[in-house]
Amino acid sequence: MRILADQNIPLVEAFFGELGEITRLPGRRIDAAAVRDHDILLVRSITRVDAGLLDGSRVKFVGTCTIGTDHVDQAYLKAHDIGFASAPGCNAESVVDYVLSSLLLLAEEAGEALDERTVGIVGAGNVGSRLAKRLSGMDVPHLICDPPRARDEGRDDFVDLDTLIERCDVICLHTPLVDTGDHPTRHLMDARRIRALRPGSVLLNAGRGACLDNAALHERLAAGGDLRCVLDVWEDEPGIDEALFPLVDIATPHIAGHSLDGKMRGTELVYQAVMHHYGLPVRCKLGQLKPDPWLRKLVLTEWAPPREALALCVRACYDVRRDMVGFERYRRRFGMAEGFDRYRAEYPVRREFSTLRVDLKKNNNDLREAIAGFGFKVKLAGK
Ligand SMILES: NC(=O)C1=CN([C@@H]2O[C@H](COP(=O)(O)OP(=O)(O)OC[C@H]3O[C@@H](n4cnc5c(N)ncnc54)[C@H](O)[C@@H]3O)[C@@H](O)[C@H]2O)C=CC1
Ligand SMILES: O=C(O)C(=O)[C@H](O)COP(=O)(O)O
Repeated sequence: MRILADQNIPLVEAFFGELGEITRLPGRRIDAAAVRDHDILLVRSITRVDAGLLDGSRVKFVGTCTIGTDHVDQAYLKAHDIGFASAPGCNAESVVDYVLSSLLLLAEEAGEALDERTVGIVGAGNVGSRLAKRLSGMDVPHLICDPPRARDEGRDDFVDLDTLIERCDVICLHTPLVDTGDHPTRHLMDARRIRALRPGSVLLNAGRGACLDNAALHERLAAGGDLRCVLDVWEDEPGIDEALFPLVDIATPHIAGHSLDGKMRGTELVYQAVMHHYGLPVRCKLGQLKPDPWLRKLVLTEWAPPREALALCVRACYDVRRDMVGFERYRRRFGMAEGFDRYRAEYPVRREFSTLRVDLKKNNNDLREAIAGFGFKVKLAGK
């Protein structure tokens, strides 16, 4: 078998090597000519998979090592009897780490604690529900808006989006990009809703760029400095709005889910689906391949003040400022679109909070709860 894979998918040789010959290409260079003579195609979110790419090829299976699937024409795959798998939830923890690192930074800049503000989560799937769990662990008040789940599960504890906007100081978007059906999400945050955001509030988008009307956001940010904004995803990536970029407090190039753990999990999930599709045994396991994190343990004494100690753990593991500064450096050097893609292709190793163990020398309950709530492993001295 011949396999064509995006060069930014880790461990492809280790997982798929036994199946045949592997060719690697940058995602934006995967075109119809490159795909034609391959049996299996492995992509990330930047490769549009549709008739234009696959017509006339011998591809029989497409895997995307991502959570999002809006770049794949699944109806086309089904109609042409081409197998398909994505990697649900693979990098959800990574996105939550990104959100918490960002919110912590903005809270510190404002001289506030995280639990002083109510967080609104829009889209409570793999990402949003994990964010809700960690916020609960930290006693941060939060509200959830997820109309499809509210309908399917009969939830009366969820709220609608306008209520969420009215009642929350921090709005986090974690919706997929959906154009059809009862709950489309393209420009879900439209000009009216962006205008309705409370003065001093924070708007964060780590779902898909087009869930938020970027032109309307630009207008609101340009008009006054009362809204703080975190954008990891943008309309028209990688050639994003150059004028919006400097108005955003935390601007990153679609890397919220780019922890090594999340990417490797994505490869493993798609590998399992491929083996299942071809009726082959699943022999390779991520546990055998995963490198140890180079920071495994932090030890805190009983004198550690909770706020500072928590910030230290977050920064030791993943500091969002690294990606803000890194993206800015690449943008200056290569221009917006090339800098956006290059930073992602050369992304530095990042491990999830859950890979760091924090040892506490004394049973300090406030600190233990805060650190465990953020997603770190906690070990108490003597246990
Ligand atoms: N920035 C990044 O690096 C990453 C971005 N993503 C994006 O985040 C999205 C969400 O990821 P998951 O939570 O894993 O997906 P998921 O499919 O598990 O959950 C999505 C949730 O959104 C809800 N939803 C759908 N339409 C909605 C609407 N109109 N209003 C409110 N909620 C709505 C669904 O009911 C579902 O519960 C992905 O589809 C992907 O586009 C995912 C991973 C990394
Ligand atoms: O999993 C998803 O969905 C994502 O958005 C990915 O984290 C994006 O990674 P790339 O496909 O852009 O490398």
